[in-house]
Amino acid sequence: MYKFQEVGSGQAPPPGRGSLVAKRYSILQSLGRGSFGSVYLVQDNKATDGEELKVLKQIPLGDLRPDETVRATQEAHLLSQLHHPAILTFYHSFLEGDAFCIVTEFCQDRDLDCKLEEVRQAGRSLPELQVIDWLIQLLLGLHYMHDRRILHRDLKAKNVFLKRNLVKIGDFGVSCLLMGSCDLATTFTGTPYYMSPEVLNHQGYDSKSDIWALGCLLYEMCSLTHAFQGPNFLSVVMKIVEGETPTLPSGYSQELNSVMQRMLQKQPSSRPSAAELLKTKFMEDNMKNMKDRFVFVSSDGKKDAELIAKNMQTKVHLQTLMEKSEVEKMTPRERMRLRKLQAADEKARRLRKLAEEKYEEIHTRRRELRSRHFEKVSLDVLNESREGGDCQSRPISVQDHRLPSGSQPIWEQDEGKTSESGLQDIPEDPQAAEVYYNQDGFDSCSEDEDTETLYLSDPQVSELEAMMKHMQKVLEEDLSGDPAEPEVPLSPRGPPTINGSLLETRIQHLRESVRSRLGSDVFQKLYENLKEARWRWRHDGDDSVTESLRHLEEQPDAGFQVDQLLFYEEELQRVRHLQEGRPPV
Ligand SMILES: Nc1ncnc2c1ncn2[C@@H]1O[C@H](COP(=O)(O)OP(=O)(O)OP(=O)(O)O)[C@@H](O)[C@H]1O
Repeated sequence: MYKFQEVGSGQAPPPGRGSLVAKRYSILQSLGRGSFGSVYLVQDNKATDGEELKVLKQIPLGDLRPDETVRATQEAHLLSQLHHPAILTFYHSFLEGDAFCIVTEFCQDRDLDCKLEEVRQAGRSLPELQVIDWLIQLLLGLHYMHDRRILHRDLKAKNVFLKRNLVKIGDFGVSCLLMGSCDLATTFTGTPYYMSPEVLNHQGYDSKSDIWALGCLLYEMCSLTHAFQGPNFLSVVMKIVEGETPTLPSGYSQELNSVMQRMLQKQPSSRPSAAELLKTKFMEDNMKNMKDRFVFVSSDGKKDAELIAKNMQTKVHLQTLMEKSEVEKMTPRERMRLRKLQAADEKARRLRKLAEEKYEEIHTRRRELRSRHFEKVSLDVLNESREGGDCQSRPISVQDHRLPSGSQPIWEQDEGKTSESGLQDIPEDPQAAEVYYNQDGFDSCSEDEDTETLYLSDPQVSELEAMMKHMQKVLEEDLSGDPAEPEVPLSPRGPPTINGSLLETRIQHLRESVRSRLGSDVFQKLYENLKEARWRWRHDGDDSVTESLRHLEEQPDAGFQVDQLLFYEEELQRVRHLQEGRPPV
C-alpha cells in the first residue's frame, strides 16, 4: 500500500534521553516524527495523578506572531478542559524556545495503524464484535466533541490510539490550533485517504467530514486497506469524489456494511451525525451488549479487589487472635472465630497467588507486545520509569506498595471495622456456633474457580465506568435536539489567521526530503512533468499523471510525494488568495 509522506518539520535540535523539558518532563525515548513535529515518551516528575508516563509533542513554529501564540495557547487551554474516555487526554501545553509543546496521555499499545498492520501481517482479520466496540467508542468520542463544536479534521488510523483495548482519538482540534486557519488545517493533513469529497471540492469542512473519515476508518478496520486507493494522488482524489462506495468483506454483517455506506455518502447532508448513528437500533443493541460486558469486567475486577482487601484485613485479625491463643485459653466463640479466620486466610493466600499469576501473565503479554511494537521504547526505560512509580497498567496486587492512582493500599483501610463485621453474628454457644459455621456458605475457594478473572487497575475501571456512563447517557437521551451540554467555544471568533512560515517550512521539508531521495535532476523533471499533467487533467480531463509516474516504478511513493507537494503548493496559494481578498486560483 502506498504511504504518503508525513511531512517532517522543524529544525529544533532533538532533546536527548534524560534531558528535562519545562523543568518537569524527563525525555525517556523518541516515539517518532509526525507531520507536526517530534514525539517523545516522557516521565512527568510532577505527576500527581499516578500517570507518570506521558507524551510530549514538540512542534517547531518558525516565527510565530505574538497573537498567533496567544491564540494557540488559549485553544490548548480549552482542549485541556475536555475529558472523555475515547479522547486522548490533553494535559498541558507551553512554549519552549521556538517550539510549541503539547503534553498528552500515553497509550502503550500504540496506534490503530500499527494494530491493523499487525493483523494484516498475521493474515488475520478483526472480529466484527471488536470492530463494533471500537466504532462505538469512536462515535461516542466524536459525539462528545461535536457537541462542543470541535472538529477533528485529521481523523485517521494513525490518530487513534489503543490503551488496554480502549480506543482514544488523538490530536482532536490540534491541527486547527496549530495552523491558526482551520481551512488550512484541513488541507494540510499528511494523507489524502480520509479526505471527504466536500473538502477536495473546497466546499468546507464540518462535522460530517469527520464522519466521512470515520467511515473510511471503519472500512479499514474490516478490510485492512484504505477505502479509496489509487496509484497516485489524483486517482485517490477522483475515487473519493466520483468513485463508488466500497462494500465491506462478506464476513461482516449487512447491518455494519449499511452503517458504513451511510457514513460514506458523498453528500455531507445525507450522512448521519455521530448522535444519529448511535441512536440506530443496530448501534443501540450493540451498545447494550457492550455495556453488559463492560459491567461484568469492571465489577468483576472491583469485586476481586474488595475480596482480597477484606481477606487481608481478616488475616490481620487472625494473627491477633492466634497470638492471643498462645497466652490465653480461648473461649468456644473465639475458637470458632479462629477456624473461620484460618479459612479466610487460606482464601486470601489463594487469591493473592491468583492475582500474582494474573499480573505476571498480563505483564508478560505486555512485554511481548511492547517488544513487538516499541522497537525504540526499550524495556529498560519503561522499567526505570516504573521504579519511579508508574503503575497505571498493573493489576491490583496485595504485595504491591505502588498501587495505581485511586486504589487504596488495603492495609491502610480501617481494619477493625471490616474484620469484625460478619463475625459478631457467630453464636457464643459452641454447638450453635458449629452449625452456624457449617451453614454460612463460607467459600472454599476451590482450585477450579474461574481463573479467567480480570484484574483491573483503578484508572482502567474508572475509564470503563466513564465509557459506560457516556453510553448510558446516549441510550437514554433524545439526541435529536440541541447539544445537551453547554458548548465550549474552542476558537475565538474572528478572521482566521495563517501561520504562513510554519506551512512554508512544512512544504520546504517535504520538497527537500523528496529531492534528496530522487536526486535533484529526477526530482525537477518529475516535478515539472507532474505539474503540467495536473494542469492538463484540470483543463482537458487528461489523466497523464499515471504516465508521468511510470518511470518511477521502483519508488512509487516518491511520485506520490511530489504529487502531494504540488497539491499543497496549490492549496497554500489558493488560501492566500482568499485571505487577500483575491479570486481563488
Ligand atoms: N499518545 C501517544 N501514545 C503513544 N504513542 C504515540 C502517542 N502520540 C504519538 N505516538 C506515536 O508517535 C509517533 C508520531 O506521532 P504523531 O502523531 O506525531 O505522528 P503521525 O500520527 O505519524 O502523523 P500526524 O502528525 O500526521 O498525525 C507515531 O508512531 C505515534 O504512534
